[in-house]
Amino acid sequence: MTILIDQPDYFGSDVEAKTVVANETELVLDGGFVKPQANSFGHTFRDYAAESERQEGVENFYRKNHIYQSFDFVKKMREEYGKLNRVEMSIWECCELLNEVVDESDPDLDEPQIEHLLQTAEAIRKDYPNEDWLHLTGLIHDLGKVLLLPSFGGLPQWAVVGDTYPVGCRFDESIVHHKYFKENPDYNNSAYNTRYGIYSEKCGLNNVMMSWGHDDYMYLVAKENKTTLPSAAMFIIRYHSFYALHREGAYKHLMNDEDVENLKWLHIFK
Ligand SMILES: O[C@H]1[C@H](O)[C@@H](O)[C@H](O)[C@@H](O)[C@H]1O
Ligand SMILES: [Fe+2]
Ligand SMILES: [Fe+2]
Repeated sequence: MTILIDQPDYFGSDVEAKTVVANETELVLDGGFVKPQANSFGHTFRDYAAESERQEGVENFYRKNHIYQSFDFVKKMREEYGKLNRVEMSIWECCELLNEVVDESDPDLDEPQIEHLLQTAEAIRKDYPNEDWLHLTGLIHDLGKVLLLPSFGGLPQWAVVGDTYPVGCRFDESIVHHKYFKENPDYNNSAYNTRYGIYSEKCGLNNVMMSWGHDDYMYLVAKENKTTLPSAAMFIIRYHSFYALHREGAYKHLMNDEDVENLKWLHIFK
């Protein structure tokens, strides 16, 4: 059941909608899912400047993320986690494990991740009832966050969550809290700090090393387990945190034709 309440002040008087979901954590299975219009702190989504009790922690998170995600670090993580020698479990077991995870990079949410997974899948089901692969993609897209748990190596937050971006070429200015890249070892490396860096025009995102985190890990897990999900689903899983691309339009010069097609689905997902 969906509970509707009067719109609080922070939406401004010109906003037409008069209702929000009172309890965002509630799972609605009757097709009555209503997308919340403000985050848990009353701000618009993904506002990295808004002063909330999370803002400082989020900025501190990105400071570390931008300093430590270097080309060499990503290469090492890919090799290590590509072995997939950690744990075996079902998808639902993994969803339940996410109950223990809180994402420190997210300015909007400080609730257990499992609620985010269910809300995402449910929202997509409402808008695209016939695309069952897309519902499943929504359900599993963040499962890679188990990297935070001890049995998966207990990686620090900066190596698991947050927006992602390519390494091996210049960090685009549209990346959130860009200023902290100045302390990244790659920032002054002339092999890595140009528009193309080690890449070439239309080389395809598959050939681009992305900062390491839950997206690439889940992509690897799905691929190595011979998933039957379509290529658009794999693209969504792998690049859903790549806001510089799908929101700001940066790095398009690295995309090939297949990426261009898949990006359309990622836009639907986001
Ligand atoms: O803070 C969030 C969170 O970590 C999401 O899972 C990720 O996909 C987003 O890109 C990021 O901004
Ligand atoms: Fe994510
Ligand atoms: Fe997510």
